Amino acid sequence: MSKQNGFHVVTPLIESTGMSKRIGTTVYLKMESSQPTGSFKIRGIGYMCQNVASSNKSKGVICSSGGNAGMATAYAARKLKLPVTIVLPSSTPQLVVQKLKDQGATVKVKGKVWDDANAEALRLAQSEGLTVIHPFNHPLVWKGHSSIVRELKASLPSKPGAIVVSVGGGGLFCGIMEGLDEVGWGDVPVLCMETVGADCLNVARKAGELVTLPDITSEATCLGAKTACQQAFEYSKRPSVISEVVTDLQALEAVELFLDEERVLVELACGASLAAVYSGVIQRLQEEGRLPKPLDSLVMIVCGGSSVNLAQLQHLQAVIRK
Ligand SMILES: COC[C@H](NCc1c(COP(=O)(O)O)cnc(C)c1O)C(=O)O
Repeated sequence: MSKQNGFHVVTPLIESTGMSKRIGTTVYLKMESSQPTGSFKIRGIGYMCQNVASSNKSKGVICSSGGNAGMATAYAARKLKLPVTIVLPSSTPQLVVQKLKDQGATVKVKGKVWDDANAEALRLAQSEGLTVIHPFNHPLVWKGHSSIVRELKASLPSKPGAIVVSVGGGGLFCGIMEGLDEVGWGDVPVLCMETVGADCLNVARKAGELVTLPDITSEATCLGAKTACQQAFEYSKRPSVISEVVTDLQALEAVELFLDEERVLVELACGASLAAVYSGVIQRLQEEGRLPKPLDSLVMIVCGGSSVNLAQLQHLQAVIRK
């Protein structure tokens, strides 16, 4: 995808010695934490903002976000010289508010969880004539995210044995599935990782229909959509898709191990994916015969996240380990 179609960069694909040793095959880290706004979001959100800016004289864009989609929208809007409003739930760390303001965004806080912020964003879009940039539920967002797979196809020596992604509302997952179909890797197993209390896709898979969670009780608030998007639910029905859930403590331990071994600090939302290796989910799935043993290779989408710094990590360590 060329520059005019978005504002992301081609990210590093690096081998993780520590993770490879743990599961006995090469683990490749797709470092979306290296994106300009700290997460993969800029791929799909940037692509959608670019299309909105080129298709009509928008009076501005508005995005409801747990933080990272908001960061991507604010960054793209600044580049496109579009007014931008971001609506956050009160669960979003304060450090994000300042980062958004530094990008020139108008920031509003509404409600406890992302769903509350989204309702407010839709109301404001209506009343102020703003264009809604959805954080995960739009074909342009999925199309932008699918660029990850084209980069994997260009970089990997062969088709991966499996890919691991974190799921909030399911936008990243949809982008990965679209990209896999596009490059002819539709049979590659995809492991969808969520945290307990932000597991809308896993609950939907078990129920056989979309389910709205009663609340978001995970500290991984960037996975905090109460309902997965319909497209993610449809993709999740494929036999190549596996859905697993880890605890906040497992996600935290994964963040800490990743910081120690790979020297990169990521959000709990990303820790949910990293825990697939660090907490033995991959190994269990292999013992259950749900993943091949050995795997040809494993690609970990390091989704990143900019709602974390040392102080926020210490806060999470205190809250999750209390
Ligand atoms: C409530 O929040 C939804 C969205 N975060 C989503 C997100 C995900 C999951 O992506 P999704 O499945 O929502 O496309 C993974 N990893 C990170 C670091 C994320 O920030 C947001 O920022 O508005």
